Amino acid sequence: MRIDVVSIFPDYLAPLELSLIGKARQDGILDLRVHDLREFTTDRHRTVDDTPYGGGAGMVMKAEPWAQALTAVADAAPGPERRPVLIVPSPAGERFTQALAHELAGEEHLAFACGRYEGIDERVLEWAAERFDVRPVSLGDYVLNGGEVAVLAMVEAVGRLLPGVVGNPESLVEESHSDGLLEYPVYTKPAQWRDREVPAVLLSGNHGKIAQWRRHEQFRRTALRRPDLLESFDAGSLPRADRNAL
Ligand SMILES: Nc1cc(-c2ccc3ccn(Cc4ccc(CN5CCCCC5)cc4)c3c2)n[nH]1
Repeated sequence: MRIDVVSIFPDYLAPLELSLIGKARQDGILDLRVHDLREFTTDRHRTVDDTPYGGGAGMVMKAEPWAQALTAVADAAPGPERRPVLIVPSPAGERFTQALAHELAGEEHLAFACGRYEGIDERVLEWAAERFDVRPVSLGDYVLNGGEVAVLAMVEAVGRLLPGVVGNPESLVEESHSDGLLEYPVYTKPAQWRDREVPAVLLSGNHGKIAQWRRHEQFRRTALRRPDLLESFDAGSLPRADRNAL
């Protein structure tokens, strides 16, 4: 997979050189390139922003540097690929979910446009639709100062789904939100820690009971912390035993 990120703070993306994503880049699984938007300006001051039409606080990112940068990204595409997906982090975007992470993990080429200030001139997103599948995406219902933190999260969530990135693909199967429920609690040695025990069933070696206990814990936690997920949960997809646990 090829990933291009455009930002006025390219160093903000440095953490993507570390750990599993960094190793995936070294292994050639992920071809990730970060571009400084200011490299695509033409004036002496390398201007990327200006005052908003219609008034209002703050500044807006100018269209032309973005058009130059995104043209370079589209032209650098490795081959006659499908249109790249251009993810534009925004508080006004579709929610980023595990399902969207899986969808994006199936793409050949992702591009991320990190806005700052009050956002990017809207005409950029309209213009970019000629060469990209443009997707405004929100990390959550809170306001960050720019798109970089959202891109770090999304690249990690997508990158870890790529074959060969996570050591044990098994650990990708039973994870939060993969089956519509929150994950069960986990424990490790010692069995007794500061007068607190590990649930006895986990020491029983009875794998059927353990699976049942874990499933029940998923429901209990989801009902407690994220009842909204239970509204959209398809109980019909459950084996009868689990349905009875509801
Ligand atoms: N999930 C999530 C993603 C982001 C995100 C992503 C990208 C950018 C680029 C800039 N910001 C900061 C920002 C955004 C919106 C406002 C409100 N303002 C009201 C008047 C009309 C213009 C907009 C203020 C500052 C960003 C924030 N935050 N949260």
